[in-house]
Amino acid sequence: IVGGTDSSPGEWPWQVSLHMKLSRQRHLCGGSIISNRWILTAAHCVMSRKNPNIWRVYAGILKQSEINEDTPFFKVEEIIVHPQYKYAQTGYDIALMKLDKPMNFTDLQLPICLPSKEDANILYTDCWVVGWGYRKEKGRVEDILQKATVPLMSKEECQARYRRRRIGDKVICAGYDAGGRDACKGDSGGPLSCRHEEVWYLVGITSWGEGCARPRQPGVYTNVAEYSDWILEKTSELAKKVSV
Ligand SMILES: COC(=O)Nc1ccc2c(c1)CCCCCCC[C@H](NC(=O)/C=C/c1cc(Cl)ccc1-n1cnnn1)c1nc-2c(Cl)[nH]1
Repeated sequence: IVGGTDSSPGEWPWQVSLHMKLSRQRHLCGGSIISNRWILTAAHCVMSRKNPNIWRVYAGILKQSEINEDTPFFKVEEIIVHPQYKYAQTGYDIALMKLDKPMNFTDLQLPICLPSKEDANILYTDCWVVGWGYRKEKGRVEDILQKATVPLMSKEECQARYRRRRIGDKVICAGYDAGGRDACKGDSGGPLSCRHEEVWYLVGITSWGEGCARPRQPGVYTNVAEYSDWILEKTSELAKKVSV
């Protein structure tokens, strides 16, 4: 996160750190708790890494330094990537991770609400991008979870900033024309959380941008409200049992 500040314990209880363990282990992406068994993240985080056994999900942590060989983590039982995903810049940058066992909710690990399709046109005015990513384009993973408030931007304005791309309804842009506050490397997959009438909603999934916090180059987020049917279909046990 560029231009952010330290988060406090329990401020973003739905934020998780997704680690990959091969010979050694490291933070790869952010993710969000949406139920006691499911994490929502970006498809680009898991593409070419779809073997569930290499992933470790750390919930309820504020600092990366809290993570060591004794720190508890969730194993991943299943990874579901959106079937139309190709690259972050062409959209459908959304994926689900099913935990191997249900998570017990505590003050430090809780789910965030999903916006419904009807919520797609709510004007959110209190939105935050959060993560352990770089503070500048040439940086490193931060220890303390960073937070930065970013204003949502209209599709038209965002399309004008990214002429060579197709900015459609399935993404949401956020950032300042002057730049200065944005997500950056290591934040992707994490939440763009917006507070509306005292309730927090997972409005976006951190996806891509041209550089970090550059003027007139806003962050581009997967528009979660546009995928609520897909999420419900993939995560509901009922649908699986009755489908032929
Ligand atoms: C010690 O551990 C580490 O250093 N870990 C570790 C540390 C960092 C990384 C990895 C591991 C690789 C993850 C591979 C999959 C993910 C690959 C893409 C991913 N992108 C982002 O996180 C954000 C993008 C982004 C999003 C918005 Cl909304 C706006 C501007 C953005 N940026 C534009 N330019 N930079 N950011 C990324 N993540 C990293 C890089 Cl390097 N790039």
